[in-house]
Amino acid sequence: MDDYRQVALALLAVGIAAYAVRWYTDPLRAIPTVGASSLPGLSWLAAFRMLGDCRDVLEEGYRKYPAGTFKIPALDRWMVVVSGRELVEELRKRGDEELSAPGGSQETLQSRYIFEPEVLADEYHVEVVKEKLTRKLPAVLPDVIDEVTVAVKDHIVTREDEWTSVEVMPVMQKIIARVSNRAFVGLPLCRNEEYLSLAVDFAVDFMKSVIVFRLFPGFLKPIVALFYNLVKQDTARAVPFLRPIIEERQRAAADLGEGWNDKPTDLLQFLLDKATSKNETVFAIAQRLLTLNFAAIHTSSNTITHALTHLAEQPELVEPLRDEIEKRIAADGWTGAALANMWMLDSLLRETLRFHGIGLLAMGRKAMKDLTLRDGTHVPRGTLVQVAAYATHHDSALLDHADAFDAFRYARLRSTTGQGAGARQQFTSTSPEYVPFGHGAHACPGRYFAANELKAMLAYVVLNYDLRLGGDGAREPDVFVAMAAVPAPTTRVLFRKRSRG
Ligand code: HEM
Repeated sequence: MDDYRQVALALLAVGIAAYAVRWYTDPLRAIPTVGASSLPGLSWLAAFRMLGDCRDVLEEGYRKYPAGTFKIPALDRWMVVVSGRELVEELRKRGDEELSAPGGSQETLQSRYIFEPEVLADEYHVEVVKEKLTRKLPAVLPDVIDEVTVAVKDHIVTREDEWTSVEVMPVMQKIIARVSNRAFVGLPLCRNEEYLSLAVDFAVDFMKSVIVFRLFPGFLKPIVALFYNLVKQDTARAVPFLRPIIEERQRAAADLGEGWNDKPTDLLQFLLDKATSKNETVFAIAQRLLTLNFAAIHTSSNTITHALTHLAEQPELVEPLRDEIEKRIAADGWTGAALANMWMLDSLLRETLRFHGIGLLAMGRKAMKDLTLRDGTHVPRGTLVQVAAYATHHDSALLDHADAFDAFRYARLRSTTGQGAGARQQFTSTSPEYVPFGHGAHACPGRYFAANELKAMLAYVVLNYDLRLGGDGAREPDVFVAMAAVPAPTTRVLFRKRSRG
């Protein structure tokens, strides 16, 4: 019996020693911890708390370590968080060989276990958005505007003088999915309900997969991937919709070459122009397209849901907006130039993303080698570093009354500053203090498309509908889940055909 006791005590001692060594040698030990104990095991328990609303933890870190670095627990790692202009600029300036953006998104999104190897190896779809979709916006915009007018009427059905209650988030997802897909795949597929719900649900399935993979330790993830991959299943479901279109376009390209006069101007075609020379499968092309749908739909639909809810809550914002929109359209028609000159609308969108955002953190970067940040923090290879976006956006030392929603603050700033400084207040301009789209070379390449699409939709709605807040008339609080920020999913807005009297 004594022997057993001695063996048990020896094992316990070894366990405690191993635990202490692991804690002591943790390469991130020197970085202060917020929201948890830095002891192994206890931090894992705290990581569960971080799956809920953890704004207070990030706020505490931001307050304690302004212009500095701290770490917070996640289920599968520590996440290092930086704040302050200098450190955000450092994240921007250090290239992908030191602090990698693709590496960061592969870590946060667990892409290695989810996507096809050929899609991961060459993420040319990102370049296609940056180089082609953005440059071709003037050609794409008329279709987007056309789709806005039809899609809004289809989804927001009003009768003369009557208020219609709309659950705004799911309806905005449908409209945004349809309008975006007019630019992504064109007619008639952009109106196919089944394809569109697949595009919307893909994001949910993708995020479910991310959460599942992050629950497992690294060595188990490849095994889990053998049995569980919703992204693969969704891609397989998208293939029958896309194959006939892709094959027909490939035939046209082969037959007509340079003489293909009515070549489509949409995202799918921009992708095909790259994919065909690489002999890529329809499956891989479909996965790239779904990934771009993921990047576009929920980000944009959440943004417009927040913006519409503010307009419904503060009807006094609507008249000045109508005035601006009518003047710009009278001058330039429904064009990119008119949308670009709608400063108040632009300001509403910029303020919406500042105030609500799409997440608490931004600019995820993976350290590709050991490095020391300018505040002296040692960051070992493999560490995930992010920016405290939400806390930065709500810091009244950086922006007056940062805790208040002030729809037209950026329009005012633009008109009181010179031309160059004014441009920095635009919806699409990023800075170390404004990171909802990230900042630097990897800042969202789809933001120019998103800005035009969102402005066209808001302008159309503001000109054609009166708005009021539904439910009990009070704005429901946003929902925060595992670093994501979303509007309350049951928010209702009342729409009525605009009374022009
Ligand atoms: C309001 C709408 C949107 C918001 C708030 C948003 C936000 C973001 C953010 C925060 C990033 C990460 C940037 C970084 O790591 O530094 C990103 C990346 C990206 N976004 Fe957007 N996005 C929006 C709309 C779109 C749209 C409409 C598209 C496509 C048409 C798109 C395509 C992409 C792509 C391809 C990337 C990856 C960039 C890279 O890896 O270099 N986004 N977006």
